[in-house]
Parts: sequence; C-alpha cells; structure tokens
Amino acid sequence: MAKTLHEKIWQAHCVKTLGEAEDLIYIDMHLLHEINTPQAFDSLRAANRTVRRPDLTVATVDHNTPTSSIALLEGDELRSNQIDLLRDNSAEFGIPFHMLGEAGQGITHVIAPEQGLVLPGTTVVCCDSHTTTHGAFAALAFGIGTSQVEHVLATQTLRLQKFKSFRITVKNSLPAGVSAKDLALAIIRRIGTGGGIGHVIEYAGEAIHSLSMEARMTLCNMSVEGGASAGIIGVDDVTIDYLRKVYAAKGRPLTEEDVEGWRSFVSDPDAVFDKEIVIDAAALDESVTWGTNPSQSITFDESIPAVSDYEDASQQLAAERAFEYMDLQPGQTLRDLSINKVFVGSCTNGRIEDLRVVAGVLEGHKVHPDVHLLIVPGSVQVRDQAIREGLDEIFHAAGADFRPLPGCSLCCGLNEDQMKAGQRSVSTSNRNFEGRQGAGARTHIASPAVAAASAIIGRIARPSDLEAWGKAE
Ligand SMILES: CC(C)[C@H](C(=O)O)[C@@H](O)C(=O)O
Ligand code: SF4
Repeated sequence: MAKTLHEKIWQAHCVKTLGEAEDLIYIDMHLLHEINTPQAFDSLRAANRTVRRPDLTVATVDHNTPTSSIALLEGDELRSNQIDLLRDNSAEFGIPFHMLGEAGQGITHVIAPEQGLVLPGTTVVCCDSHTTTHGAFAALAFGIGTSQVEHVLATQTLRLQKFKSFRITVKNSLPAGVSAKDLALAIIRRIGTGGGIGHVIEYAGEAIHSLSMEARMTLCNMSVEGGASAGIIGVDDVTIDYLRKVYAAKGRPLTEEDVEGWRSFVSDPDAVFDKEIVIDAAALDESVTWGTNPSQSITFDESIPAVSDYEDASQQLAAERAFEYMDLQPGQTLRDLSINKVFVGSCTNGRIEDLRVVAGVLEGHKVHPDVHLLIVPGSVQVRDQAIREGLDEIFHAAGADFRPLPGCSLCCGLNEDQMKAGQRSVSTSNRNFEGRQGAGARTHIASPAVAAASAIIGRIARPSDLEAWGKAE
C-alpha cells in the first residue's frame, strides 16, 4: 500500500504494536536542554536506571543563558543551577554536553542540524515544541514532555499515538523578497493555530523544493504554531548536498553507501493524506503579525482587520483581546506602528542565512535612534561564521547589538534580554503570545528582512520601503 513519508518512518521504527492506535517507537536522536530535563534525570536515578543510549543523546544549554557575558550567571543561583544540573547529569550518564560559549553550543534546533545529528528517515525528539524544525531533513521530529524524556532516556523508545497526515502543497515559486517565514505566517493564517492538531504536516510542491535547508527549517519550525505535531519535507538534492557539506566539514565525508536509500524518504506518489490544501506561492507577500497569536498576520497592503471580519466567535474574542493588549485599532496598517526593539535570532531565524539577509539590508544604513536592534546568533558556529564573513562589522557599523553568546534570548525572555511593558518589537522568532518577550511587551513576528528594514526606519517596514524613506529623510 502506498505510504506517506511519515508513515514510512513510523513503520520502520515500530518496535511493538501496543493497541489499535498506539505503537512503541524507536528513537534515533534525543536532544536535551536545561529546561524540562532535571526531573527526568531525578526519576531515572530514583529508579536506579541508566541511560540506554547516551551515544544517541546530546545536551546543550540555550533557554536561560546570558548572551553578552557568562559573568552574568554569577550570583544567579536559579539559572546557574539549571545549567550545572544538565552538565552534571550529562557527565553522570555519559551524555555529550555543550557548555555555554563552547564550540558546538547553541539553540538545540540550530546545533543538531549543523552537527549532522539529524538524518533522513530518522526519529528525533526533544523536550521542546520546536523540535518540528528537524522535519526539514525528512526526519520525524517532535517535541515531548518531561515524563516522555525519562522514558526515552531509559529505553530509547516512546509509546506514541499515531499521527494523522496533512499535506500542504505550495505550488509555483515565492516572489522575490518573500521568505519561508512569510510562507509560514501565510499558512498559519490560513489553517489557524489549531489547524494541524494531531497531524504531521508534509510540505510539498515546487516552492518547497526550491527552498534552502535553512528556509525549510524555518518553515518546519513553525509547524507547531499551526498546531501540528510535526512538519516534514521529503528528501531531494538540497537535503543531500547540505548533509554532504556538514559531514565533509566534520572530516567524515559521506559515501554513496551512506546516502543510498535516503531518496526513498519521500511520500509515495499515490499516498493518501487525511487532509490536503494547496497554496499558491506566487500570490504571497511579506507578512507580519499584528495580534497575539501567530495566525493573526497581515501583509503591507492590508490593514488590521475589524472584529466583524472574523466569522468565528473565538477568533472575534481573540482579536478583541489582541487589539487591547497590542494597543491597536482596526484599520491601522503595519507602517503606522513605531517600534522600540528588533530581535533577530531564535531557532526560527537565527541561522547564518538569516544573519546574511539582515546584514544585506543593514549595509550602508544606521539603526534608528529609537530602536535597539538585538542580534543573537543561534549557535557558536553561526556566530563564528558571521564573523568570518565580516557580518559583525556591518552590524556594528549600523549600530546593532550583536551578541557574542548564542541562545534563545528575547525569543522567550528567560534570560536578561527582556522588554519592558508597553514596548513594541519586530521579532524573527515564532511566538507573539502575551508577555512572551516580557510582561506587557508587544511582539510582531516577521522575517529577518522585514526586521532589518524596520530597525532602520523605526516603524514596521520592509526592505522595499527603504528607497522612498531614504529620499524622504
Ligand atoms: C521552554 C520550552 C519547553 C519551550 C517549548 O517547548 O517550546 C520553549 O522553547 C518555547 O519556545 O516556548
Ligand atoms: S529559540 Fe525560542 S522557540 Fe526556539 S527553543 Fe528557544 S525559546 Fe523555544
């Protein structure tokens, strides 16, 4: 019978059928960070168990870590303890651990692909919802909770309910300047924040296969914001070329034997999906969220909708709340909104390709005097590459605050990079929930290009606005 890509991976990893809809699934790669893991290790110790496959487990610190100096951890017991606990637990159980600032450290979802830890046809889990990122490599990758972390540590398996399948075919190609982030926002706007619940979203079509691996990671990363359990993209030459480069850089070039078989990690042509939609990439434009969930976005040609534009009562309520929290009125446009902060980073858009885009827009410009532009690399490797390419010089010349230590930073505000109540940001991260970047802070999610243009102009703007703005100044 014809199978979808995720069904192929599921079946190949099914250790035991546990019931009608539940299987025991083997896990190929288990990623850990400092949040959500201490209890799992405590339970493991209490039960006198060991980690089944420390060699298939990798730990890093990212959420609560400072981005300007390690010294900021001094005297901060809560954060130091979380980091030390993961370091000590990793040492005790023989798990590779990446300490803050050391080569290999960074946001979990940024370091795993750059270290070649995610391969086509594998299962990948982490105590973090944005594990969906790794679906870009035709891997079945999803977030798990603390008790599941313990189960994977102890057994390298997971009891799982079967996922449904949802194919989103993106035909034609994205217009110039329209990025994977804009595509993700358009998809979530269309399907809603619950549209993917219980499903693995498979992204298909020409527009998807013309995306770089970084862009595919951005798209798969945001699958969870549409409610999906995972996002996935079938293998093609782009996937294999990326992995060849990663392994060559590791000094372990891939052989034909290694890649053999990877090309089968695509859905069968006649596979049947539980749900399907088609999106025309050519009709898309740069998008920015105006509200407090990632489905509430508009383009630069639209204005903020009125409550009556929504048919659904819960969406009307959400819009009403969002107007108040975001201090917005229906009818305003994105360009009406002045901003105080721009954040470039996160597991959505903190990769080298994103930093290149930002540098490209910033070059020859200055950050607006009322704006703080915070740029946090997703990993030590991204930072070092940015420096090698001279991007740091462009950032500094523009007046941006390019941080030396990677991490989640202002994406979740679990370190000192937080916003004050009433401040408004353009952020390349993935969540615009109330209080996400600080109590009372207002977040507008956008692409790296839009973030950079907004930092220069001081209002929400896109790169094509810079020309007219330059003349007006
Ligand atoms: C802290 C962590 C568990 C959380 C997640 O699961 O996504 C965080 O990464 C986030 O983005 O909100
Ligand atoms: S960068 Fe943001 S979304 Fe990604 S793992 Fe960190 S907190 Fe979560």
